[in-house]
Amino acid sequence: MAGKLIYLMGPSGSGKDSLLQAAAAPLAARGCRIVRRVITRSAEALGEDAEAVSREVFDALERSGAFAMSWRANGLCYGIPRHIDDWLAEGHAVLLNGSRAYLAEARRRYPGLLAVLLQVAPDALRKRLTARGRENPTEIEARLARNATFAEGLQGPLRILDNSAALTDSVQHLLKLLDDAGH
Ligand SMILES: Nc1ncnc2c1ncn2[C@@H]1O[C@H](COP(=O)(O)OP(=O)(O)OP(=O)(O)O)[C@@H](O)[C@H]1O
Ligand SMILES: O=P(O)(O)OC[C@H]1O[C@H](OP(=O)(O)O)[C@H](O)[C@@H]1O
Repeated sequence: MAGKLIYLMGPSGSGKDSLLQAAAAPLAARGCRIVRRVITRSAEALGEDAEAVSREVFDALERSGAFAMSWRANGLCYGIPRHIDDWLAEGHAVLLNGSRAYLAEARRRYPGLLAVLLQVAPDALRKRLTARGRENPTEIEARLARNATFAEGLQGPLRILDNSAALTDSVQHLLKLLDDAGH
């Protein structure tokens, strides 16, 4: 039976990568695969377990059909390797860090996907982005401005996960959410 695609989204700084890292062991224990993205960000600045590539390499990979999904945002290119389709065919749940702007296209390609929106209190976002220090102040303001453009809401069914409190709480909530959805 085909596995479920779980599409985790949320504002930059809401804690998507932190949650995926913190939940890695319990997710692996239940056979859920976490996607390692391909990103045109320098290896030093990745901040997540991803493959850093140049723009030229990304474009070549995309042209050759290496990605199941790909998008551009924040001045970067993001690719989801094609092998997620093998994992899904094998029956694994597959969890990825997705883009809100790409959600409609992701749903078109994977109609049964489970969309999960990570949220935090608005004033926490700026604090978290600043404390993380991966982007400079101008880039942080651009990310906060981008977040504001999604205030109108996203289309289609969505599960909300709050990450305003401790990360360990969010891990438990994520596992419960997957249990409830049958994964
Ligand atoms: N529950 C939490 N409590 C306190 N700090 C947190 C929590 N979750 C994440 N953080 C911190 O917030 C910052 C942003 O988290 P993270 O990089 O995981 O966000 P993200 O959603 O993946 O952002 P981006 O989309 O920009 O990559 C990090 O410095 C992280 O340590
Ligand atoms: O703003 P939206 O469209 O939700 O997301 C755009 C992109 O930004 C984030 O990546 P990162 O912050 O560069 O790691 C998301 O993971 C996504 O890939």
